[in-house]
Formats: sequence, structure tokens, C-alpha cells
Amino acid sequence: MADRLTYIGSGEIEELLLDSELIPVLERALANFSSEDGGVEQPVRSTVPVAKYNGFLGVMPAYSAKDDALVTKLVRFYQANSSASSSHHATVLLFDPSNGILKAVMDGRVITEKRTAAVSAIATKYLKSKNLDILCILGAGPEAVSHYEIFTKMFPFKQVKVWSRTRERVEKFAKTVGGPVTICASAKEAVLDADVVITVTMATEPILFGEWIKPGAHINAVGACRPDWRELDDGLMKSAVLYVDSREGAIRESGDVILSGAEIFAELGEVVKGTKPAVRDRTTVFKSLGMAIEDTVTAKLIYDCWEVKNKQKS
Ligand SMILES: NC(=O)C1=CN([C@@H]2O[C@H](COP(=O)(O)OP(=O)(O)OC[C@H]3O[C@@H](n4cnc5c(N)ncnc54)[C@H](O)[C@@H]3O)[C@@H](O)[C@H]2O)C=CC1
Ligand SMILES: O=C(O)C1=NCCCC1
Repeated sequence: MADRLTYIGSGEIEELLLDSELIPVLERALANFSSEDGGVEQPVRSTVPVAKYNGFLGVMPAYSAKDDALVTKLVRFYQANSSASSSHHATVLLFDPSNGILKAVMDGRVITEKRTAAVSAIATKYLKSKNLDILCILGAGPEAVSHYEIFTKMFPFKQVKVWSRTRERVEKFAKTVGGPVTICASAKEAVLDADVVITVTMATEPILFGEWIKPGAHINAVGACRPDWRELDDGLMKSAVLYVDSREGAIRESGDVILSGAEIFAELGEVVKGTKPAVRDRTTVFKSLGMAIEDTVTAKLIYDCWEVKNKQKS
């Protein structure tokens, strides 16, 4: 451990982490990840089930040679019935790559929420069709909030329709986000006519069906990160053009990909760097599982901003 270990908490991360800086950093990381010579080392997430408590602990290490950043995130996600108030908690460890010594510990909540929503926004920027009138969000937890925030900032949606399993959660969501929201009584009602759909639920069975989707819409499928969990039905998975963050991760971790047998068209990083096309005239699905490299470059960005701020103070 370093002589002086830095701790950066969620409040300070909220202040330091600007979407305008995060988006280009993540785009570069996605492109590097999908390049042979991108300098990214990232094993598929290792996840330990804690069956007795309906939970999982994920370990997510990565190194980016181009950013010279070495990070591991530890993330726990627990399904309902656990005593914890939130289903996800994370801690991010930043190491000095030159000697492997731990330099900083960061709260992982804001990092996870913001980088996940930013990656969905990048996918949408590349894969969206011409119309961007209606955004639909299925789910009403912290990921729904972070997606609402960046999507309403980056895109000119006229309406945001939201559905969640429980009325209580969706009402809390509507109070938390600053802007207008149309609360829908069913997932189907929320999805009909939407140009972009985001699924951010803890569902283990499909909640989104291909027959509801407006042709040409773009879907960011963010939940269902276990090989036997689903958010999207086979009809949607098989009819859409399927993009993923990591091919290797998707065929190991995504129930939507594994159980539907859908063919992966490209990694998002391949679209960002221009080696695979964005098929904008068809319905597109971006299956996001979350990658350690996203946490790595985000943590490095935060640490660099923190150092600048602290040098200015002293
Ligand atoms: N792809 C990525 O990079 C990341 C994905 N995630 C995933 O995003 C999803 C949302 O995360 P949070 O907002 O933190 O979760 P959360 O647990 O706080 O909220 C989940 C929402 O899903 C609803 N829900 C729960 N069980 C459901 C079911 N069986 N059917 C339908 N709706 C259900 C809840 O009512 C709530 O509205 C989770 O699946 C999580 O694992 C989280 C972080 C990163
Ligand atoms: O990338 C992440 O962080 C997570 N992805 C899936 C669910 C747990 C957190």
C-alpha cells in the first residue's frame, strides 16, 4: 500500500466527474478494447454467487497501457429479500501501474452509474435512427436515474415514458429526476412508439418483447447480467442487429445472448473506431454487461482531476 492512501467518496466524485470529459474517454476505451493493439488487458468478470443471500460478488480488473491505468472494481449485486437498501454496491481500487501498489480507493456507486449510462448514450449516438421523439425507460432504480440524466442532456427527446414493476419506485424516480416523466401502467404502454428503449431492471425473465418495438428503434439492454437471466425475448434478440460491449463477455454472461442463440454483429468499440457499420435503418440492440476497462479509465480521470484540485489547494 502507498504511504498515503487516498480515499475519494461519492460526493467528491459527483463534483469531479463531468459527462463532457467522460464521454470521449469512454469512446477511446471502447475502441482500444476492440483493437488488437489497443493495449487493454481485461479478463471476463469473475462472479461469485452468494446463494444463501441471493447475491453475487463480481471482481473486475483491467489495465490500459495507453492510459497507464491499473484498476480493479469489486461490485456486489443482491436481488430482492436482502437486508441492504440498494441492490448494487461497488468499490474501486486504483493502483500505481509501475509497481502495483494501491494508490487510491474510490466509492464505486457514482462511477458505475455514470459510466454505464454514458456507454449507453455512446451506443445510442452511433446506432439511433433519425427520429428521437420518445425515450422509454423500463426500471426505476439508480441506473434509470443516471440514464435519464445523460439521455435528456445529450438528446432532444420530447417525452420520457417510464415503467417499473412497483408504482412506489417509479413515483420515487419521478421525484428524483429534475424533468418531466410520463409514468406508464405497463411495460407495453411505455414501449409503444418509443424511438429509444432502455432496460435497467433486475428482471430474470423477459420484460421487453419484439412485437412491441417500433421498427428501427434502438434498445440499450443494461440489466440481466447472468447467463440464465433475461430482459429481452427471443423475437427481439433474433430480429434486431445485435451489438455488445464485449463478445467474450456476452457469450459467457448474457442470458439474452446465450439463451436466444442470437448472432452478435459487432462490438460497440468496432463501431466507434469505424471497422464495423452502424446499421441505423434496422432495429438495433446494444447488450451492455459493463466492462472493467470502463471503470479503469473513469477512475483514472477522477484521480487526475482530484490531483489537479489538490495541487491548486496546496
Ligand atoms: N451493464 C452494466 O454496465 C451495468 C448493469 N447494471 C444492471 O442494471 C440494472 C439496474 O440496476 P439498478 O438501477 O442499480 O438496480 P435496482 O435494483 O436499484 O433497480 C432495478 C429496477 O428493476 C425493477 N425490478 C426488480 N426486479 C424486477 C423484475 N423481476 N422484473 C421487472 N422489474 C424488476 C425494480 O423495481 C427497479 O425499478 C440491474 O440489472 C443491474 O445489474 C448495473 C450496473 C452496471
Ligand atoms: O459492470 C458492472 O459494474 C456491473 N454489471 C452488471 C451488474 C453488476 C455491476
